[in-house]
Amino acid sequence: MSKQQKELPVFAPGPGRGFRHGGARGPVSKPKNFSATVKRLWQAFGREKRWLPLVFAIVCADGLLMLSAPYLIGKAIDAMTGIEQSFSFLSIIILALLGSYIADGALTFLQGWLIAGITQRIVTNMRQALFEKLQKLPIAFFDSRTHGELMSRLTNDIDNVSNSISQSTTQLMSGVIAIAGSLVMMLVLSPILTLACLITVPLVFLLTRTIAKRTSVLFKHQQSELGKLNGHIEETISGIQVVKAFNHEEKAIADFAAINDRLCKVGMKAQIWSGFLMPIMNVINNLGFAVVAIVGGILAVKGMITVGVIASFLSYSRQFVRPLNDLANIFNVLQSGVAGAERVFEVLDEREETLDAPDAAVLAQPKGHVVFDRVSFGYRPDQPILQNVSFEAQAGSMTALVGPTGAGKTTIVNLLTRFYDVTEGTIYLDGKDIREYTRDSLRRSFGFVLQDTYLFSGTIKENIMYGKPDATDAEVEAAAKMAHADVFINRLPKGYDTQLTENGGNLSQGQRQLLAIARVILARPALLILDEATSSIDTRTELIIQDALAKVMEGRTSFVIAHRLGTIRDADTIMVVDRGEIVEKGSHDDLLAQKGMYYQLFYNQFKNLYAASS
Ligand SMILES: Nc1ncnc2c1ncn2[C@@H]1O[C@H](COP(=O)(O)OP(=O)(O)OP(=O)(O)O)[C@@H](O)[C@H]1O
Repeated sequence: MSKQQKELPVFAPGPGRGFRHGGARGPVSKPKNFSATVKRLWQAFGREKRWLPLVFAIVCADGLLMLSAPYLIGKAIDAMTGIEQSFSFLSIIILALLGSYIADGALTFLQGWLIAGITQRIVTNMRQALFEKLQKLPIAFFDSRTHGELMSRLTNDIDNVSNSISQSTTQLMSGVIAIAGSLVMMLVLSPILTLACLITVPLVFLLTRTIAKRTSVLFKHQQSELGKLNGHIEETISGIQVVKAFNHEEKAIADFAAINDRLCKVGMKAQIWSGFLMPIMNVINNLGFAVVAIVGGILAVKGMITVGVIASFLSYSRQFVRPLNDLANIFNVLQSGVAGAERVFEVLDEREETLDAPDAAVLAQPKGHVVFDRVSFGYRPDQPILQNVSFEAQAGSMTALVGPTGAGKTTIVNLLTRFYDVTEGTIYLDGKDIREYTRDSLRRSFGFVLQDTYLFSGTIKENIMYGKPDATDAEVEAAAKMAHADVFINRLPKGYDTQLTENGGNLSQGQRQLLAIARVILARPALLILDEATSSIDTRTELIIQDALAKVMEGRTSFVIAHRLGTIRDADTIMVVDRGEIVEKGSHDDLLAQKGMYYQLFYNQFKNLYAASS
């Protein structure tokens, strides 16, 4: 195990923390619980905390150096303009000044180097913990969230945390040191000038607060419009075929233009308001500067202070005001970082798939005898989907699930593989409750060919090997041959080494299904789940596939969800599912003889096919 992985428990969920669905969508705004999240973020610093005293020491040393510079400049001016001009003293001061600027450069670099390392290590661990967590969450978690939202937690939110740690920590430290240090130095140099300098401070505060409030509302609005724009782009691009098929291009463009226009207006307002701050602040600062210079001049004429002191003081007043201006900005960065961390922690606190029982058995060589015993289930507690479903599938048998759309066929197989757990009743596999097996070994016993085949970016070979990573080339080719995928693979210029784009975008849907079948053949699972496996393959290929599947299914318990009833005539048992219940069960001939729902479905399809072909 790597060092990083060992450090992951830092992010382990705390007791009693929960996440309400849909609670934290949209642009990052204010954190819901600032102090609790900061505390947790502090824990997430883990072993990196040991570097913080060093960073603090460097920031302090740098701050002191910067405080010494104006003092030295003042002394240098006095050395030049004083009654007793001392060139040797001047050269010592100039050398000291030079040394302090070089040391400042070195310390700033060191500080940046340390903080970059600390930040990157923290967010790398966080990202890793978040990704690992996503792998452990139940499917139900993903049902209620968009991909975009989860992606945003792994990217934007983590970025915000990273910016916040790297920018605000050192800026806050150095800002506080600069403000406190220059105030002390100003008081030491001249309390009267200090008073003159402080006149502008309330004005600066008031202005920063007012403008920051206004811009924060506008920026939030801008973020939300940007989110809508991104959503519209994502939807239009992924659904481009539907957009074109329904001639909705004009509408898509008009909708885009409307959002784009709103974004432009709010963006302009936000920029203008935030642009106000700097010039106004400069005016106020320069006014303050002028007040200090005038009062300083009067004091100098009266012989109460030297010109050097005025020069030092003016530099300190700049050092005092600058971080004051920055504080509002730092606070915003900090707030969005904490809000980002909060959203990351929310996912980390999500309830994982229930752990395997301590005495859970490993399903080593399953025979494939399946029993559903009075199983009920609902995706949501208030919406029961399956009610009292009972059936038995003998080892090695083929069970077909048919019925109208939304009847609950997929739900039945989802329960069998424990993508969801039953609400009531029990599912047995080889005589044992499936919850008594380790989840890993249970899922390894199943092979899937689903309606929507998912292929990962990688080569064709890697995709076929997904279920058996140690397969040899010969095994991969044999599986592809059995699935009749070898014909099209061999026609590709790079054959098995052809690189697939995201989700096999460069293959036809039929070809993608052939690869999925090859994948299952290679993995040789004891049980098979085929969901409309042959729906997008032409009639000729379908016959070939039927043949291949028949071979794969031989000796394996298989569950086939099919809408085209012609493909499941040979099933040992056909179950008709309607509104979450099994309403008919038997062989094809039995069910036809019953003249019930299956009979209706079968003859309706037959009639439609006949009508379509004549
Ligand atoms: N993840 C989910 N969250 C909430 N409800 C769901 C979820 N998946 C399915 N449902 C609901 O459960 C019911 C059964 O769906 P299921 O997918 O099992 O039907 P099906 O018979 O396989 O349909 P089809 O033939 O169209 O694939 C439907 O009413 C559906 O809306």
